[in-house]
Amino acid sequence: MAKLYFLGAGSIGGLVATQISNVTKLDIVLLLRNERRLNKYLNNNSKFTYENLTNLRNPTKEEYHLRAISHIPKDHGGLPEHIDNLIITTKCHQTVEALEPYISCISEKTNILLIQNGFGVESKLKKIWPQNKVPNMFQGVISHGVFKDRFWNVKHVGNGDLKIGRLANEDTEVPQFIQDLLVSPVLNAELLSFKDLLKIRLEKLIVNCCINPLTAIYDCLNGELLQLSHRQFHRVINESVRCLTADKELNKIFVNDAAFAQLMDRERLLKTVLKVCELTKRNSSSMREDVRQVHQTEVDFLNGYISDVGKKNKVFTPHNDILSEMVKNRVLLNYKREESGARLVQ
Ligand SMILES: NC(=O)C1=CN([C@@H]2O[C@H](COP(=O)(O)OP(=O)(O)OC[C@H]3O[C@@H](n4cnc5c(N)ncnc54)[C@H](OP(=O)(O)O)[C@@H]3O)[C@@H](O)[C@H]2O)C=CC1
Ligand SMILES: CC(C)(CO)C(=O)C(=O)O
Repeated sequence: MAKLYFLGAGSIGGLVATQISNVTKLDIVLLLRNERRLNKYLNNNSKFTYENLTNLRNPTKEEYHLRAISHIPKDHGGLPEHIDNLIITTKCHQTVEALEPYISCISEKTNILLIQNGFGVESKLKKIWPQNKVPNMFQGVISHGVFKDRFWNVKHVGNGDLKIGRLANEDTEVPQFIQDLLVSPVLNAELLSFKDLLKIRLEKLIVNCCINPLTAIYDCLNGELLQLSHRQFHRVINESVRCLTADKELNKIFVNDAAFAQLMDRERLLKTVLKVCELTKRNSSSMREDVRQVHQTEVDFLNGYISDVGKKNKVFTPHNDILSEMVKNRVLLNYKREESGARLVQ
C-alpha cells in the first residue's frame, strides 16, 4: 500500500495524522526521532490519543493506532525505500536536522507538505536537496490550536483551518494525500494558488512578528497586549512592511498586483494584529510557551526572517533585531534560572 510519512509527531503532527487517517487509504507511518522515542511509543501500544475540546459541551476522545519507525524506510532487500509522500510538522529550527537522515529516500518525485509557522525553512532545505532533485513542495498554514499534555496525547482546543498551496509558482499535480486532507471534516482545509497562500503567509508573518515576541518577553497572554500602547506594534509593522515591499523577489511575484499593496497597508495590518489579539485573548502564544519551557523558539523564522530580508534589500531593522535578541535572552535567562534552581535544590 502507498505510504504517507509524518516527520514531527507533536501537536500539529498528531492532529493532522489522526485526522487524515480517518479519510485516507494511504498507510500512515510516523518517523520518530530515535529508538528511545520509538520504544516509548511502542510501550504506549503505538497509540495516539486525540481529544477534541473545541466544543466544551461535547468533548470527544479518540484513540488511533498509527505505525512508527525511527530509521530510514527500507525495502525487502534492505535498500533505502523511496518516500513518495511526506508531511513535515517539526518546529522550523528542527527541520533540517530532522530531515537529513531521510535525504537518500527523497527525490524530485517526492511530494512534501510543510505545515509550519514562519519563513526561511525552504531556503535552508534548498541546501540539502541533492542537485536537480528538489521535491514537489507544498506549504500549509494552520490556525487550529493544539497542544500535547504528554507524548502522543493531543488536545485540540481552538478550531481553525488549514490553507495549503504550492511553494513554487508552477502547476504540478495535487498529490492524493493533499486531496485527502481537503475532505477531512475536522481540518477544514482549503487548496489555494501559490500567490494567495503567499499573501496569507505574509500577513500571518507580520501578525506573529508583533504578538509572539512581545508575549514571550512580557510573559503575558495575547489579550493582555491590548492593554498596552500599540507603539511597538506600529514599529514592527512599519519596519516589516518596508522590508517586504523593498524585496526584489516579492516584487517580481506581485508585479502590477494591487492586492499586494492592500496587503501591506499599515493601518489594515494594525487592525488585523489587534483583531488576532482579541480573538485569541486567552491564548498563551507558541513563543511564550517555548520560552517558559526553556525551548528554542522560532524567532529566527519570524522577526529574524524580516531582519534577513532587510539585510538583503538594504533596509535597517532595529526593532525586529532587538525583539529577536530579547526573546533569545529570555530563554537564556530562564535556562540560567533553572540551572541555579537545580543547584539550590541539591
Ligand atoms: N501547536 C499549535 O497550536 C500550532 C503550531 N503551529 C506551527 O506548527 C509547527 C509545529 O508545531 P507543534 O506541533 O506545536 O510543535 P511540537 O513541538 O509539538 O512538535 C514538533 C515535533 O517534531 C519532532 N521532532 C523534532 N526534531 C525531530 C527529529 N530530529 N526527528 C524526528 N522528530 C523530530 C518533535 O519530537 P519530540 O517529541 O521527540 O521532541 C515533536 O514531536 C510549528 O512551526 C508551529 O509554529 C502553527 C499553528 C498552531
Ligand atoms: C496567532 C498566534 C499568536 C496565536 O497564539 C500564534 O500563531 C502563535 O501563538 O504562534
